[in-house]
Amino acid sequence: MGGRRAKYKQAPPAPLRDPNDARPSTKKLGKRKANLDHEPEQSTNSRPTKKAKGDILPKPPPQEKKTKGSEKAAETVSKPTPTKPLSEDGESDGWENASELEDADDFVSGLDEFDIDEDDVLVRGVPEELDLGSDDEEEVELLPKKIRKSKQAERPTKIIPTMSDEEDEDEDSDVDQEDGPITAKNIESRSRALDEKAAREAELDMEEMQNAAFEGSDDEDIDMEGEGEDEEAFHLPTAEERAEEKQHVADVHVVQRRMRECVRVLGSFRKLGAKGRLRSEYVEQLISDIASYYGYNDFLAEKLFQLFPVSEAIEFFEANEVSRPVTIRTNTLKTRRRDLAQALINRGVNLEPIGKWTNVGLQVFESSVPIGATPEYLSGHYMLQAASSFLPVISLSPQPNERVLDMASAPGGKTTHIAALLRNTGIVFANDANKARTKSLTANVHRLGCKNVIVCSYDGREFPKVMGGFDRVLLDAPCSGTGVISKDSSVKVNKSERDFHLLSHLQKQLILCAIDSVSPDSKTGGFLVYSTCSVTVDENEAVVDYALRKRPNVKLVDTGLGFGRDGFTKYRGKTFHPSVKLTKRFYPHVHNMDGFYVAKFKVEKRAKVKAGAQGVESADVKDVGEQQEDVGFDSEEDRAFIEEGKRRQLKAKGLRVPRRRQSDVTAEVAKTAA
Ligand SMILES: C[S@@+](CC[C@H](N)C(=O)[O-])C[C@H]1O[C@@H](n2cnc3c(N)ncnc32)[C@H](O)[C@@H]1O
Repeated sequence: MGGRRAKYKQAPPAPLRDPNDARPSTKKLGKRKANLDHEPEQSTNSRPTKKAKGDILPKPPPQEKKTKGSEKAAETVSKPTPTKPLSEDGESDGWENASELEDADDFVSGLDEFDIDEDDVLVRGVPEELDLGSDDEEEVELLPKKIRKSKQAERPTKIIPTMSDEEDEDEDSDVDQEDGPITAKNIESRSRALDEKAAREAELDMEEMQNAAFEGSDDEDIDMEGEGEDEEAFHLPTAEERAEEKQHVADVHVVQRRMRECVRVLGSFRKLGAKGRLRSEYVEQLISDIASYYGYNDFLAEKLFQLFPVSEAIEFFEANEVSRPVTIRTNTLKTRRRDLAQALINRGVNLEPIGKWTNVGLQVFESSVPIGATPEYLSGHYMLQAASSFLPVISLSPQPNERVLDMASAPGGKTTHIAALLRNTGIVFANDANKARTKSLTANVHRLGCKNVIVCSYDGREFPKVMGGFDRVLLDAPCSGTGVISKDSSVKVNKSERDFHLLSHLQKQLILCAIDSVSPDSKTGGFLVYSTCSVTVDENEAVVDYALRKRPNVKLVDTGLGFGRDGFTKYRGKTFHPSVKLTKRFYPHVHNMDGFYVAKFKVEKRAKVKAGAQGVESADVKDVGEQQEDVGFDSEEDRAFIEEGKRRQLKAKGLRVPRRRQSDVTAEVAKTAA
């Protein structure tokens, strides 16, 4: 499924991008690595794997040098050192001041009860119907003997806002001298400083590469395999030549070179475009080459390509070939991050805090023990969870004693995070339409010691009829998973136009139900967070804009995340409500985390529907002020979708599938044609 690139293990094409946009480079890693290697504090030896003395926090080593640390780590496992807190002062060491252990005794006793079951491992499970269940919690390879060291790990690796969208970090003025000792107090700021340095270097590298590329230089950094100095001038194939080429397996070197040339020409089409050839011909060729090189179907390659400027698109596709960092979320119901870090370090795990934006995340660089089967894991001290999936819960910001609905919650990464933020007070209804998936959800809820969670299994579209009046609702919607292609490359080929159409429709239905489940009278909340692990506009801005149009009693508010790219307000001829800018997009090539989208709504009281307002469409609804439609959908239109969904479910279960009704077929055909 990996496309030619994966098949032939060719070097990636040099990603070219806007020099103003500071992002980690995918190239010139050797250079950066060499530089880092010369920095004394980057030495592997400076990072003890055993308990640190006093308030010295073990220094995470550079990722390039892992072997020595691992050997030491192995030693540590066979001869464990007593786990004493890193520092007794606790509060001012740069690690979070987590609440006291509430269930300190619980988690020792319950190990047998929570054997790792398959669901826990799976958990990216093939979703029913539309592959709706894609998400990443606890879906990291569970028992890596040694965590796969990705190419990404050689980049500036921290999951941080990059310089392009990072907030001013001046408040870090307490960052101490670079050559002073590393202490628990300064470790985060020190590591951030390194990230920034690496990002600056990456930016310079990228500028160099870009300049070289656009000047047509033969700089070795942009040379691709198989290219010689005496190669022929680039010639964009004609339609006939392309058809002819399709008959054979294309030469990967030819494809690589052509992609690079197309990017170069498209960057300065007036100057570099061949006479008589259209810009669209280059675009078409490039998309076709991207599809074959990275192994996407043509439809998806084009859909994703359209999201970015040309050179950035290559970076995106390239980033999808690389694993994201392994991250864990500390379960603050049971431990504190610094204590967890210490315990795992003692077991030979090489880790560091993810970044300033989360005080519970740890990034694992390498481990000599299976990270999904440590005693700490089994006793619920942490969740294996992608960094991106912290975001919607941070944005939701549940407050103690609130009533929260997690509408599509399995396998529970976000539910258990919500429960922890509620400090086991209030109540979380963890719902998921897929009953089988609630098994792993329940297991996680137990393992993490969440006592305020009720698991249920309804179609989200049945809310708020089932129950409503929630202070906050999270809708982490079923989606296409185009943000997590590095985890599930099957997305590259198994998503069609129809899937996006159906998904978008389902998401629109779910979001209205989610809005209607929020209590506008909530004293502390009244919020909905909508998120997906997809980057397509149909599943994100289009859904949010639809909700704004259909529910005039909601407005978008700041996500509170502090980083991420703004949501699109205009996209390929569509114009969305200006407030859609408040929503946030996250990308693998920009933020070194899975592609993700987060929108936060404030739900206000509904006004009564004025006579004649029913059925007023889209922006008109806004124009009539506080009117509210009672009926969210065209039930006739929906019936066909629901019937189709039921048919697929039956088919998946191996049951007899009733014949399609002629009316459904007609509706479906009409829809597709539209
Ligand atoms: C992206 S995953 C959720 C991941 C989860 N929030 C977490 O953090 O672990 C989407 C989930 O939506 C569920 N789902 C699909 N259709 C649904 C529906 N109509 N109502 C409720 N849940 C649905 C899928 O079973 C899947 O578990």
